[in-house]
Amino acid sequence: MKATNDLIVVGKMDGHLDEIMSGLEERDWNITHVESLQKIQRILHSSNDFLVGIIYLDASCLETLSSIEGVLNELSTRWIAVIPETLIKDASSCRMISRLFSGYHTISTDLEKLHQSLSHQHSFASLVLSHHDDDRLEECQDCHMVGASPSMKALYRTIHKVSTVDAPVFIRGESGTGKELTARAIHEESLRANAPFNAINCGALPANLIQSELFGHEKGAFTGASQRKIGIIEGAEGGTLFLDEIGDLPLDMQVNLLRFLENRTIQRVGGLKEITVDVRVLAATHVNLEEAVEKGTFREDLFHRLNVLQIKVPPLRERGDDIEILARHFFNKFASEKSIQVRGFTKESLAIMRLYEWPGNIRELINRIRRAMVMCEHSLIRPTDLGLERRQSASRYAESLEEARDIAERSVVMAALARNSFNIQHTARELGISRVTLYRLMDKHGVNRGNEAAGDKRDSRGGDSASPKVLHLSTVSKGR
Ligand SMILES: Nc1ncnc2c1ncn2[C@@H]1O[C@H](COP(=O)(O)OP(=O)(O)OP(=O)(O)O)[C@@H](O)[C@H]1O
Repeated sequence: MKATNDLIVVGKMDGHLDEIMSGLEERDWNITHVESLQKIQRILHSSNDFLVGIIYLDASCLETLSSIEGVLNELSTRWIAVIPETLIKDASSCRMISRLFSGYHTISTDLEKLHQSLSHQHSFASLVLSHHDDDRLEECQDCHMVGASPSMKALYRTIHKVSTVDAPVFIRGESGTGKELTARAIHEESLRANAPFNAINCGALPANLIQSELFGHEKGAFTGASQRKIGIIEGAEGGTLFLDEIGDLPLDMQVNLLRFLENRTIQRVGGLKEITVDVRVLAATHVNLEEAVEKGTFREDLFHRLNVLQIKVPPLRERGDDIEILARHFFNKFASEKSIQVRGFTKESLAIMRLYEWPGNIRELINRIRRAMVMCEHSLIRPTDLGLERRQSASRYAESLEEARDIAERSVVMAALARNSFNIQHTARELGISRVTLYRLMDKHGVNRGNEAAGDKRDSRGGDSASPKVLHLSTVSKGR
């Protein structure tokens, strides 16, 4: 798609339309005219050059419009409807128009107003387009990780660095932050990428099974061992072994693992042979292993063996803009899996997601979005669909009264800004404070002032569809 003044106009040619098109051409619009909605599909699919378009509608074409709804939604063209006055009175037509169009004019509208609307939509669409490439940078191309916050960019750099060496890596982070994904990324970026990546959750297996899972067993090693079994370590030959929840590994198994890390050999259960295995070991935990070492539940020598390189995966609440980026990523992913009517998130939902603590991190975000997309009865997902009320989102743990006040203040300011589309005047009025005080509070809480202008220029549909990062709160995550 290109960002020229190309404009597609759909409508039956008559004296009125001819006059409108000439007027728009005089205002530098480069017009492609299509007689009917039926023909629009072919043109759009062969040439997706239009940032904006006008469709002349009357009651007779609503059915056709509904049948090409999918085509219109799939493209990034922003549409303006030109309709007869009578159509505004019909509720179902209005619903369809509000779903598919960025704005509307009645047939009697004057040319200048139409031109202004088109220019406005055109600059909005160009803005989205200009961020398109940036959005790609929000993903780590090779590692399937989404996020562009400074902490995620630092993580991508670290993944890249540690993937070039063969030493063990210890991956820390709260549950659901992406530790396994990080381990996979290290493997995929390394020279071992073509060999297996074997993961085992050390906390999920009963103690009596772990040994045979890790090291394998010989036929007849124990009752039920009817065949030889290759363990997960041996099976990862040439590749990477990921030991998740290493803190849950029983002490006797820790001894065996340490022996393997020191000698690079294993013995299958019931076997006598020492088998040399070339495997890189990555381990992860969400518990504090230093404390476990102090308590005597984790061996210090094994801890030091595993802790050669360390990576910390940040919790979601500290990733700022990434929350919105990830929310949109999963929304788009689930939306493409099955056809749904929901088109995105309300501004309030985005603001509240930003404030919420996310104790279950990305796994929780995924679950809330998946559920919201099923439960939502509107075109945009609301906080209640996500199971997030403002009360909950402000529940971040405070260590002092001052911090509690700060959290509450930030929450109130952000929610009011979101409700008022970042319009400073309206927000200040709602909060009963001056604009200067509001600016001061925004600075204090790291809310980017740049959003206020964008907020005023917001999409006339009032909400935010699944379009990429055009508007967002840009807050500085406060240290805890
Ligand atoms: N940056 C990311 N981009 C996209 N998806 C992510 C990202 N990080 C994590 N995920 C997804 O979130 C879910 C949880 O990630 P993962 O299993 O790697 O977390 P974990 O920290 O290992 O969790 P646990 O501690 O419970 O084992 C997975 O579905 C994963 O694909």
